[in-house]
Amino acid sequence: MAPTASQVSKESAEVTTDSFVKVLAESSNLKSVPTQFTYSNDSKGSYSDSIPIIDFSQLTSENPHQRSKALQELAKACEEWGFFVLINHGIPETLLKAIIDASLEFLSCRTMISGGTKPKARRIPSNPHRSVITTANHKIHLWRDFVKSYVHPEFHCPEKPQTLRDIVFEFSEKTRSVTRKLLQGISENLELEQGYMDEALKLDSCFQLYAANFYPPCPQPDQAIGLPPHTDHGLLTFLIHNGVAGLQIQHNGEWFNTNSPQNSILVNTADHLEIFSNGRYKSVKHRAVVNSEATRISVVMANGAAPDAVVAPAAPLVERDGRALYRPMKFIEYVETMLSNRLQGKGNLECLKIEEDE
Ligand SMILES: O=C(O)CCC(=O)C(=O)O
Ligand SMILES: [Fe+2]
Repeated sequence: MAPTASQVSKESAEVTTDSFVKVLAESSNLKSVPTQFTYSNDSKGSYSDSIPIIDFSQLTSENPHQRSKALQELAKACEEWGFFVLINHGIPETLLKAIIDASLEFLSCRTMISGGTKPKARRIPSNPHRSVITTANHKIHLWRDFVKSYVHPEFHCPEKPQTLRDIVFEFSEKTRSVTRKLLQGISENLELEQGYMDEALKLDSCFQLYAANFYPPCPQPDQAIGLPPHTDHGLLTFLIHNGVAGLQIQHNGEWFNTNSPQNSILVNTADHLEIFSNGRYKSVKHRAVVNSEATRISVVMANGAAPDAVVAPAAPLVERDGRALYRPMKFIEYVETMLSNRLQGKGNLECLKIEEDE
C-alpha cells in the first residue's frame, strides 16, 4: 500500500538547506566540484541511428497489418534495447510542456524556501529531496535536486501549488492509459492469454510514481553525476525533458546518448518487466550525465504493478522455460527497499535472481 501522507511528510523532514544543488551551482565563485560530489566518470556517450522508435498510433491502429508491424517493432525494442522513443502517443504537447514548467517552478521555488524558513518544505507531502547515494563504503552527493510522489492508486502530491497537482493528476491519467495499451501489446508479444497480465499484476490499481529531476549546470561535468547507472523499479518508465540532453542508456556494454524528437516520450523497460517476462526483457541500465552550460529538467512517470501485487515470472513463461529465474516479491516492498537505498549499491533485482544450481 502507498504510504500515508503523514508517513511521507515525516520523511520530508530530512530536507535540509544544503541539500539543494541549485543554490551551490548558482554561487558565482564555484569553479570546481566540491569533494563530496566527486564522481569521476567518462560522461561521453555514442550516438546510434538504430535506437527504436515506436509509433503508438500504429500500435493502436485498427488496420491489422499496421498493428502487427508495430507489435513486432515493440518486441524488438524491448528485447534488444529495453528502450524506445514513443511518438504519436496522443498526450497533448501542451500537457508535456505544462508539467515540465510546473515541475521546474516547484523545484526552483523549494530552493528559495530553503534559503529562508524551512517549515514549508517540510510540510510538503512528497518524498524527501534526497541527493545522496550510499555506495559500499562512502556517500556521494548527486548533482541533482528532485521531488518524488506516489500518484496512483492513491494520489499524493505537494498540496501547493494547485496547478502542479492538477497537471500531475492529468499527466498520471494520460500516461496510465498509454502504459496499459503498451502493456497489452507486450502481453500479446509474450503470447500470454488476454487478461493474464492485468490480473497477475492487478493493473487496475497499478502503481505510478511521479518524479521531477533538476540538474543545474556543473563546472566539471566529468567529476559529478546527475544519477549514476541504475535500473528502475516498475514495468515501464516514461521520461520527458526540457530539450537539454543528458539521459544515456547502456546497450551491449556501451553508453548511448538518447535523442528525442519534439513531443516524444522516452520509455524504458524496468525491473518488474524483467521479472514478469522471466528475463526475456531486460531492465535497461541508464544514467543522467550533467553539462556545464544549461540546466536540465526531466519528468519521470514510473509505471508498475499494484502495490500489493506479488510480482513473479508469469506462470506460462516459467512453464515454457522450465524454471523461474526470479523469486517473487510484493511490489511495494521492492519499491520501498529501493527508495530507501537500503541495499547500498546492490540492486534489488540481483537479490531476486535464482541461480541455476539453487
Ligand atoms: O533525468 C534523467 O534523464 C534520468 C532520470 C532517471 O533515470 C530516474 O529518475 O530514474
Ligand atoms: Fe531511472
